[in-house]
Amino acid sequence: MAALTLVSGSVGLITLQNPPVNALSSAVRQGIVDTVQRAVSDPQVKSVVICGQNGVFCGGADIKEFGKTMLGPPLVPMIHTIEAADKPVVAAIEGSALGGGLELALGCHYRITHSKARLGLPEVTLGLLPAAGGSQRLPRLIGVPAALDLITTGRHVTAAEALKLGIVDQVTDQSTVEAAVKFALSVEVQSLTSRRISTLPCPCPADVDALFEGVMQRVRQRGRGAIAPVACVQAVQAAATLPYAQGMEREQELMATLFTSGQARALQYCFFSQRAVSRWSLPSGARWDSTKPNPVTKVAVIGLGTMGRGITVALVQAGLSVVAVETHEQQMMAAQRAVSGMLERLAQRQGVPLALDRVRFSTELEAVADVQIVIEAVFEDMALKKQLFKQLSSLCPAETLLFSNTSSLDIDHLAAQTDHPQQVVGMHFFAPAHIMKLLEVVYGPRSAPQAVATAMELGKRMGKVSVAVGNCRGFVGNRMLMHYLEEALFLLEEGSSPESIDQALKEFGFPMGVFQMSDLSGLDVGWKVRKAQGLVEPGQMSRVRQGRRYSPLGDLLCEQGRFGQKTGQGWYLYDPAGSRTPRPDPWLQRFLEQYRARQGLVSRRIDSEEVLERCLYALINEGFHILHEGIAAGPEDIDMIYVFGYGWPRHRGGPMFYASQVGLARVLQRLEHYHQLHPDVPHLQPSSLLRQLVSSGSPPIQRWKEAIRKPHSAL
Ligand SMILES: CCCCCCCCCCCCC/C=C/C(=O)SCCNC(=O)CCNC(=O)[C@H](O)C(C)(C)COP(=O)(O)OP(=O)(O)OC[C@H]1O[C@@H](n2cnc3c(N)ncnc32)[C@H](O)[C@@H]1OP(=O)(O)O
Repeated sequence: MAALTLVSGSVGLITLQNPPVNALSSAVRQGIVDTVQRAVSDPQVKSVVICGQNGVFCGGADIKEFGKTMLGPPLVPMIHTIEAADKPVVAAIEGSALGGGLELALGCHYRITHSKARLGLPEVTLGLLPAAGGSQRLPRLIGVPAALDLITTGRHVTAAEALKLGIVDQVTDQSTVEAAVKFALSVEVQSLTSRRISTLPCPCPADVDALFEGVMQRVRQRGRGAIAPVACVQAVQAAATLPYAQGMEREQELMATLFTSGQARALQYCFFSQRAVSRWSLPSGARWDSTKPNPVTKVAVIGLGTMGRGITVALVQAGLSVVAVETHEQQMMAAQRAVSGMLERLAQRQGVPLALDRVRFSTELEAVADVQIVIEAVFEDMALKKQLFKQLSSLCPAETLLFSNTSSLDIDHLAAQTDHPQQVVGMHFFAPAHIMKLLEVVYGPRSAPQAVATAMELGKRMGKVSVAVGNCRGFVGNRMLMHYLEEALFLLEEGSSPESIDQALKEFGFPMGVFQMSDLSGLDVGWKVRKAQGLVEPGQMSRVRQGRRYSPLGDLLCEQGRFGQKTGQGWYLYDPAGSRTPRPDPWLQRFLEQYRARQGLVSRRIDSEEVLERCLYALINEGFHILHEGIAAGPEDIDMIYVFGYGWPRHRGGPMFYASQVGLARVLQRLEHYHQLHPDVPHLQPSSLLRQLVSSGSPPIQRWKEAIRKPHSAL
């Protein structure tokens, strides 16, 4: 797992060998310990270079080992031995030096880096801190402010930035190993005293206490309850105030609290789940590794409202040629200005050339005739979309893929309008489409595997986390969200307020509560959907519709023209209209009181535990239904949809992971309790999959799939 060879007569070249990223597994650590010892004791070796196989230095500690008993030599003494060596040790960094990989490099006396390499200490994103001496060495090397930034955000830096910060000694465009060997030969006789970072004083700015106070405040605010960023600040504080040995003790102490925490488990689950969702499979057995996507160079977007504009920008940024179609002349002109503006700002921010020539705007539908993919993003109206798909079917060649950016409509109905229903797939983007990372790729019963593969690949090129899901009303994300929203309304009827419900959800870790989110999206959006479902009875207050409990509160607000932020009034007040700061609205409080009085509802005090249980368990319960029906292939798919599309706090792993951490038996028991109290609310009735999992002993989430019957897609 690490090989030692003698090169250029006196340089011991140690190569880490653990593809794909040379993670520091126990075998690699053992390999490093053995090879370093051999190199140090070999009189022929005058200097050492450490590099990684296959163009990657090291992706850090092996995350797969974290949940298990740690075997093999520990990292900290291994890195100390390297630093204490009396022969110069040079790290030759290509590809990535991340986490334990960078900490290993910081234990070396010199660092030579390829210009395309990226470096960082991303442990915080896994719920940890750089506990192989990184939190103590980095501040000594580059100073407290820069180290705090890198360690608390986990961001990767380019080789150029690493050189500027002083993390590396040299950047090369040529062979990194050759440059490192040459460098090692040139320093063989030089003193190492000033090269051992742990022996250096930690450079601190004069106002260091104020700096820590400010950063701590920021990470607490940004972290929304995450504990690792706080521990990272404390570890760097130890580097700034304590001698190295004591600082290391503090680093280890802080790591011990994080290492076994639920948050670390959740974040590491997210790391692997994010990668796992790209390995999609369909009920037919078609899979990601046996289906080739179509080559794509040119895509059309039809409908240039907010979504269409964002999709156009994301496609251009992915390097594709885009035909952007809007049949209304004036809207087309407005869209052209907006898209150009967005592209200009992005080019400026990213320091890349403007790519306006890659978009062609048109008011003619015929302009899409020569593209490989059409993405429809017109108004969410089934009749309109059906008509468009019929037109597209006759306009486009048979091999053109037709994707719909619907957020809830039946993909199969759209496919049925075309001569080639196998070419039709849903591509559900989230607003703003050029920023939000999530993409639901919705396959209908007739979608061809190749069409799904092409949509997934296109999503990847656009930098999205793409999740393949089956066809049903609302797909995965919005179908689950519906019950979360409904429970929040029921809680309002029973005595709660938008502020207290939102506060409970924010304390849980959401960036905003359900009512603030609804105001931001526009209350009229859900109103239209409910109207289409025949649920809205204008002016009516009845609380039972279509045989189940219903809250007309949202409809009543819309009837008054209160659509949320854009109208200045919704569940909150926004002053002036369009402002983003919600203020409690005394009118709403009176309105709720009158509503309860007219309905004969007696208001009661509702605590945050009930708010969380009812809103979150209702959503989770629907997740179990979705798994049972095979609409999502596994719990990771649902969790990534929620983490990347709905603001679910990443350190809680996603709704299904959260349920597994709370305990499935507890979730079941609370759902039973609430369903008994509210028998007219079907979504509180526990799913049979949840019952089945509990009766089979609540297996860990990785084993739920065994309990789920063969997947299928159905509306
Ligand atoms: C009881 C109390 C005890 C307390 C004390 C305990 C102390 C013990 C701990 C010791 C101290 C630890 C300090 C160090 C910690 C760390 O180093 S944590 C890891 C930090 N590193 C990272 O976060 C990097 C993660 N990886 C990446 O960002 C990317 O993978 C990459 C390196 C940039 C490469 O990207 P790309 O080329 O796009 O490939 P991917 O698809 O992402 O990855 C390819 C496959 O490799 C797997 N993988 C990647 N990194 C790791 C890793 N570090 N460990 C294990 N596996 C890794 C990844 O999952 C992919 O696998 P497949 O999906 O199966 O293909």
